[in-house]
Amino acid sequence: MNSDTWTYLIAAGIPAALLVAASTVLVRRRREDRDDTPSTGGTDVLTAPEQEASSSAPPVSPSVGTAPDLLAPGAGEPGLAVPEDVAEADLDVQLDVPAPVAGRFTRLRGRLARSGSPLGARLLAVLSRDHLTEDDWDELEETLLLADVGAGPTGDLIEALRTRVRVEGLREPGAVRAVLREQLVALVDPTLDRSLNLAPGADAAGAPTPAVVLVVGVNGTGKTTTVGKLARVLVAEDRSVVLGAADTFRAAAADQLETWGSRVGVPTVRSDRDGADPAAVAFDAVRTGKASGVDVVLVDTAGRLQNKAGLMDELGKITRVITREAPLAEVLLVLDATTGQNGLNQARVFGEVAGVTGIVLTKLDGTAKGGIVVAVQRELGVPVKLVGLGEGPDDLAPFDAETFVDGLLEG
Ligand SMILES: Nc1nc2c(ncn2[C@@H]2O[C@H](COP(=O)(O)OP(=O)(O)OP(=O)(O)O)[C@@H](O)[C@H]2O)c(=O)[nH]1
Repeated sequence: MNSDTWTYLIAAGIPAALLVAASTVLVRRRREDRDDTPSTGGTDVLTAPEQEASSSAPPVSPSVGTAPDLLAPGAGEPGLAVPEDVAEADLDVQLDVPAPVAGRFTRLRGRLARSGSPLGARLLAVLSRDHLTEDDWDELEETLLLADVGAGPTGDLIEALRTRVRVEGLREPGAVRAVLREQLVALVDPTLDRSLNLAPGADAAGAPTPAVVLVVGVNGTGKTTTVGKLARVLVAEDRSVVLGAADTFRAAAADQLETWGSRVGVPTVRSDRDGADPAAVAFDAVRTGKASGVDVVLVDTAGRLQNKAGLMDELGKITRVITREAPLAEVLLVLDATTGQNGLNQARVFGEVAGVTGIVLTKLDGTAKGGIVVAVQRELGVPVKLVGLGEGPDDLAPFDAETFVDGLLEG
C-alpha cells in the first residue's frame, strides 16, 4: 500500500466509519419503510465532517456510537456535526414517493415538441410538398443542420430519404411520415445499449462493491439536479443509494444534493468546507456505500472546464481514488442540450479525459434542437442513456430512440 493510499485511508476512513454505521441503519430503515407503510418518514440525511486528504485528522475511536447516537444532537466524534433540526425532522418529514420510471419518457415526450419550431414538423412540412425540388432538399438539409444533427448524420439522412422518395415515389403524407420516422429512428440508433450498468462490482480483495456512478460535466449543465433526479429513479426502482457531494467548488452544491437525497431518504456524504478535496469526498462516499452494502453510489463532481490539463488532473485523481475501493460502473456525462456546438466541444474534452460510458442530455424541454442526440452519440461513440425534460423532480427519463422520434414528429 503506497503513501497516497494511507493518506486517504486515514483522512477519509474516519468519517466514513462513522457514516457507515449511520447509513447502514438508514438504508435498513428505508427498506423497512417500503415494507411497512405508512412510513414514519425520516430525513435520513447524513452530514460528514470535513474530509481533507490529510493525515492530521483526529484519531478515531473504535467504539463509535451507532446511527441513533450519531443522529442525536451533539453526539458523535469531534467534527461530525449533525444539526439538531435533522434529528428532529427525522420524526416528522414524509419521504417523497418518486414517479414510476417505466413510461416516463412517453409521458414527458410532449415537452420535446413544445419548444421553438419542432424539427419533425418542419421536416414533414417540406417532405409533404409535391415534387421535391433541389431547393426543397436544401431546405431539409438546413433544417437538420440548424437542429444540431451535425453534418455527417445530416448527409446520411438526406441521402437515405432521397433514395426512398425516388425509388418508392412517395407522395401520400402518411407514407412520407412513416419513412421519415424510420430514417430518424435509424439515425438515433435503436440498437445501442442504453441501460445503466448497475451491476455490483468487486474490489481488489474480491469483496462486493456497489455500482459506482460518476457524474461529470461542465457547471450549469444540470449535474447536481441530474444526480438528485437519478437518485429518485433508483429509489423508484427499489435500489438503495448513497450520494457523494464531490462538487466542493460551488458552496451550495452539497446542500442542494443533500436536499434531493433527503426527500427520498438517501444519505449524502459531503464535506462542510468549500474547496475541500473532491477526491476525498468521493472516496468517502464509495467507502460508506460499500461498507453499508448499498446498491449504488452516485458521485457528483464540479468539472469546471478551466483547461483540459486541470480537468484531467481533477477527474483523474477522483477516478484513481474511487477505483482503489470499487470499480466504476458508469461515467455519465451531463450535457445541456441547448448549448449546441459548445456542448459538443465539451463532450469531446470529457470523452478524452473521463472515459465516458453514457450521456445525460438535460434541458431537452427547452430546445427545438433535438438533433444534438444524434451528433453527440456520433461524436463520442457512446449512447444517450437519460434525458432531462424539465425542472420537476421526476423529469428525468431513460432514453429510447423510437419514443424520442415520435416526440419530434408530434409537433
Ligand atoms: N428546463 C430544464 N432545466 C433543467 C434540467 N436539468 C437541470 N435544469 C436546471 O438547470 C439549472 C442548473 O442545474 P444544476 O444541477 O445546478 O447544474 P450543475 O451542473 O450541477 O451546476 P454546478 O453545480 O454549478 O456545477 C437548474 O436551474 C436546474 O433546475 C432540465 O432537464 N430541464
